[in-house]
Amino acid sequence: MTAHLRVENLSKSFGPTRVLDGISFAVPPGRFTVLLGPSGSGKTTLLRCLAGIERAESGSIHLGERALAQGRSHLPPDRRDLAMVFQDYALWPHMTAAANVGYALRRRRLDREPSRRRVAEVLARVGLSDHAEQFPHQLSGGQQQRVALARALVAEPGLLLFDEPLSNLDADLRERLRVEIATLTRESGATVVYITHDQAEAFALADEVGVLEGGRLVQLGSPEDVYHRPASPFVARFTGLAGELEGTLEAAADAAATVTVRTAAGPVTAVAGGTARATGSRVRVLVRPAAVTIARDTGTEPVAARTLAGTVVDTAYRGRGYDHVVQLPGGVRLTGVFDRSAQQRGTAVRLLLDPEGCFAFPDPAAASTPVAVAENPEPIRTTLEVR
Ligand SMILES: Nc1ncnc2c1ncn2[C@@H]1O[C@H](COP(=O)(O)OP(=O)(O)OP(=O)(O)O)[C@@H](O)[C@H]1O
Repeated sequence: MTAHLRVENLSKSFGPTRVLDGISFAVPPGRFTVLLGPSGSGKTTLLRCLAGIERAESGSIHLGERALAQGRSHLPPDRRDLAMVFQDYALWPHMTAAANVGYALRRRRLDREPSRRRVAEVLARVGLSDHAEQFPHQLSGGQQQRVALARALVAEPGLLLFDEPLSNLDADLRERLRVEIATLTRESGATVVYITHDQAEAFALADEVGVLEGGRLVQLGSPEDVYHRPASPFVARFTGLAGELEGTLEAAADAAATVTVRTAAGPVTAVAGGTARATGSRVRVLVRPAAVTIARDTGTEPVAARTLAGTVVDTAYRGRGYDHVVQLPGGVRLTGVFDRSAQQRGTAVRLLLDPEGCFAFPDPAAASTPVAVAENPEPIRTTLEVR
């Protein structure tokens, strides 16, 4: 049964440390929410509260019409209509793969034959039909996690919880299992909460991403929202930056809420984040890697004023092309600057910054002394085209 998950004002402390601080969010039936946050932000504690392994001090958790936790009432894990997949698989070592999966059906009180058929069907769905009679120690990490996934899916719970299930797997396997989790959970119709500290994994899986910072849910939105409209520098940093430029706001926000910032590397147009709107104020421009392109001299188009000069300091082959590290005047380095062809170390390049991926936030940490800003950028005589 698909069910709506509602979490309201959930708080929890361990001794003097407040680990969850007024967390509220909802996951519509059958939707997949990923909670993303650094180590210690409270992800595991939140998931354990949803599972009923941990008790919150205040707040409530509802799944459909049922209160899983509210006030003093607290349903035990096995009465919550949920299943959980753990980072370390948590299989019974003395049971075969089939028995591990079948164990989750015991509450269904199915007859032997329907139960056996259901286990075989789910093991087939995770690609383990040939391994049903093997024990966990006879299976690879990826296979063990598939057994755990099958065990979670077999009883068709209303809520599926995932605690960093891909962390112990190598890169290739992570990607394959990620796709399987995405497809199998959606086929099952369960409502899903998945926690991770890996932003790429979060964006790839989620219908909605929530970002946790110090026990608070600081942003909740679609992956596109979080990527294009980070609510704070913390969210922007945690979800991937090429680099940060300090500067002074030169022109206030226009109708499109973009601002121009003078930085040591030259003028940069950015989306105004937070209250970074007053001319002359100190800001920090946070730049997404996808916003940076190496501009090329093709002799066909006039130079865009927003290109910045830089020097390639590193080049890394990435299969589809190359990631570059580019040093800008003023010392800032932008990393993850992608181009299909390799730019050799030491090459002078011009970078085009897409304002949609540049966010200007107030810079409370900036010194009160003015930053050295570039004089008017040198006149550029070439013409450029961006590939
Ligand atoms: N049982 C406990 N007793 C005391 N402190 C705890 C307990 N469990 C967690 N904490 C503390 O609560 C905070 C949040 O921990 P939690 O494991 O929820 O974070 P997390 O975001 O999942 O981190 P990680 O990714 O490292 O697991 C941490 O400071 C942790 O030390």
